[in-house]
Amino acid sequence: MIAQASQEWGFFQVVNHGISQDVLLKMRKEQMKLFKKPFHEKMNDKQLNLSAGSYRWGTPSATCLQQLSWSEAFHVPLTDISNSIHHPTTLSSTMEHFATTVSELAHNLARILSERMGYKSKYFREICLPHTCYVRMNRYPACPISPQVFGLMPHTDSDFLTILHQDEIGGLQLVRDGKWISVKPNPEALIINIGDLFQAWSNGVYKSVEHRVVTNKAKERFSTAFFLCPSYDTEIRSCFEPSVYKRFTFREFRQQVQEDVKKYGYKVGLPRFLMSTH
Ligand SMILES: O=C(O)CCC(=O)C(=O)O
Ligand SMILES: [Fe+2]
Repeated sequence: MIAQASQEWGFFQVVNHGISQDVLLKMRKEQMKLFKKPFHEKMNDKQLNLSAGSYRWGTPSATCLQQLSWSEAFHVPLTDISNSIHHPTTLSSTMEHFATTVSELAHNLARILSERMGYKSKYFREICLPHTCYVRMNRYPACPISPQVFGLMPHTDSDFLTILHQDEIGGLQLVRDGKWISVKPNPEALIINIGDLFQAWSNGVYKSVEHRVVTNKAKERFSTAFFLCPSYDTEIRSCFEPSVYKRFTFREFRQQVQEDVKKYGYKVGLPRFLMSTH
């Protein structure tokens, strides 16, 4: 069923995911506390021992309101979390627990999806190590000029797969048959979506679907995401021939995305790596 959903929708929601509500709620509570800190503390968070640039807000490359994402986020590589365990805080130990549990689920899902493609291997366990995966905590403040601006601009995820936990507010939308549809919020569920790398690896069978977040006029919203990513040197190639995409390393993919964002203001993504047809 999950393989079918990954082919048709690129997204699915699971309720019996095996991660306790306790872990999810504690994570949410710590995340809310973190975002409540004053701006200058979030910008230079020494307590957390995070790498520079883990706190982000808005869209640095935006040149007009339509390109601005009305949100703030902490983008935390799993290694940062385990490093901060030497000086543990409630936040770091909660994040550590969340990340290890959700990472295990991500690996299990990746294994099931790859087995469905006829692959029985430790491929994802070998290439997606803790230092290359990350957790992203998002906060979408209430937006007085909603719906003029997005909470998060339309995008596809540049990873193998993403596991997302959202609160009860709603706002996540995905493309289906050319139309935007809303994902019904269920704080007990986890949302799984296929990223660009799984689409390339599965030769286009599993779909990396465009999604966005719309703003809410009255209420703030929180979500927490786990991204299953390989090391930069990993070569992504399709698991069967003839291949739709050229081979590329994750580094090449990221560089191309950054170049396109700079040049055109948006990510072109996988179509850049299509095999030429002549
Ligand atoms: O907050 C959400 O619902 C979506 C977040 C998301 O798409 C992302 O962080 O890539
Ligand atoms: Fe996303």
